[in-house]
Amino acid sequence: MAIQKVMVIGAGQMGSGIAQVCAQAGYDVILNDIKQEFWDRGIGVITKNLSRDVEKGRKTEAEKEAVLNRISKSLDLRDAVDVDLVIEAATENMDIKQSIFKELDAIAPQHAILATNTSSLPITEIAAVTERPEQVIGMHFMNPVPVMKLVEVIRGLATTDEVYKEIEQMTIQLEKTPVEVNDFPGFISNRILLPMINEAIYALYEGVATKEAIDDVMKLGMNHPMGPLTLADFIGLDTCLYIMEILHDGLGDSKYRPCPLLRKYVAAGWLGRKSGRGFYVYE
Ligand SMILES: CC(=O)CC(=O)SCCNC(=O)CCNC(=O)[C@H](O)C(C)(C)COP(=O)(O)OP(=O)(O)OC[C@H]1O[C@@H](n2cnc3c(N)ncnc32)[C@H](O)[C@@H]1OP(=O)(O)O
Ligand SMILES: NC(=O)C1=CN([C@@H]2O[C@H](COP(=O)(O)OP(=O)(O)OC[C@H]3O[C@@H](n4cnc5c(N)ncnc54)[C@H](OP(=O)(O)O)[C@@H]3O)[C@@H](O)[C@H]2O)C=CC1
Repeated sequence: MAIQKVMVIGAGQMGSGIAQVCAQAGYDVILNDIKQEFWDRGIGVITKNLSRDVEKGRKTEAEKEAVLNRISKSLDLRDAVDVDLVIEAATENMDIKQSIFKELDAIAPQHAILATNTSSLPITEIAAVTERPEQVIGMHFMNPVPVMKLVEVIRGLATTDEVYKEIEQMTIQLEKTPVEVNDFPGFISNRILLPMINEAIYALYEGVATKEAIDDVMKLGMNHPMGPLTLADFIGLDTCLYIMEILHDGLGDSKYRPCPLLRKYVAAGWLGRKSGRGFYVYE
C-alpha cells in the first residue's frame, strides 16, 4: 500500500525537519509532541525555514502555505490510528523509544510501518517490543534535515524486503539518497563521526588547544564545514553523550568512553545551541 499519511513523533530539531520535508514532498503529516510549547517551537522552525525559501525565491507564498497546511498538530499518540507510516524522532533513549513503539503498535493500523530516526540505538531492540517487528525499520536523517541529502536506512533482524523497498522509495520521493546500513550501534554515520567529536572534546579537556583552534584545524585543514566542537553544539551535547554511551555499551570497547568534559557539560544543562550554551555561547 502506498504511503500517504505520516506521523512524525517529536517536534525537536530533527522531527520538525522531517515533518517539513515530508509535507514538501506532498505527504499529509501529523506532527506529534508531548507538550503544546514543543509543538509550537517545532512549527515555528518550519515556518522560518519556509519563509527563508520564499525570500530566496525558491518557493512562492502559496507553496509555503500549502506545505504548512499539510502539517497538523497532535499531542496524543492515538492520532496514529489512520496513518500509513510513523517516523519517531523523540529523545535518544531506549526506554522512551520502546514505550512509544509499544503504544504505537496497539494504535497504528495493521499495515502501518513504524520507523525510527534513532542515531545509534539498535533497531532490532526497538522492534522487539512490538507485534510487528517485520514492519519496523531505521530511517536516519541528518541534521539539518532540509539540507542534508543522506538517509541511512537500517533493517532490524526481522524487517522484510517489502518494507525496506517502501522506505527506500519514500526516501527518494523526499529528494534524499538512501544508503543501506546494517544494525550495529551508531550504524556508519555515528560510529565514525562521534568518536571524532569525542576526541576533539578530549583534546580540549587535556589542554592541547583552545576550542577555536581545534575547530579551525578541522575546518581549514580538513575542509569540514563546521569544526567538531561547533558541530557537537549543533547536534546537541545530550545527544552526543547518549550516542557515545550506546557505542561504549553496545560495542564494549574502551575507545568509545565518553569524555568526562562532555558529561560535565550535559550535567550542567549546557546542551549546545538548543539550550543557548555548549562549547560556545549562543544568543
Ligand atoms: C547526530 C546524527 O545522528 C547524525 C547527524 O545529523 S550528524 C550532523 C550532520 N550534519 C553536518 O555535519 C552539518 C555540517 N554543517 C554544514 O553542512 C553546514 O555548516 C550547514 C549546511 C549546516 C550550514 O551551511 P553554511 O554554508 O555554513 O551556512 P548557510 O550559508 O547559512 O547555509 C547553507 C544553506 O543551508 C540552509 N540551512 C542552514 N541551516 C539550516 C537549517 N537549520 N535548516 C534549514 N536550512 C538550513 C541555508 O538556508 C542555506 O541555503 P541556501 O544556500 O540555499 O540559501
Ligand atoms: N541532533 C541531531 O543532529 C540528530 C539527532 N537524531 C536523533 O533524532 C532524535 C531526536 O533528536 P533531536 O531532534 O536532536 O532532539 P530534540 O531534543 O531537539 O527533540 C526531541 C523532541 O522529542 C520530544 N519528546 C521526548 N519524549 C517524547 C515522547 N514520549 N513523545 C513525543 N515527543 C517526545 C522532546 O520533548 P522534551 O524537550 O520535553 O524532551 C523534544 O521536543 C534522537 O533519537 C536523535 O538521536 C538523528 C540525527 C541527527
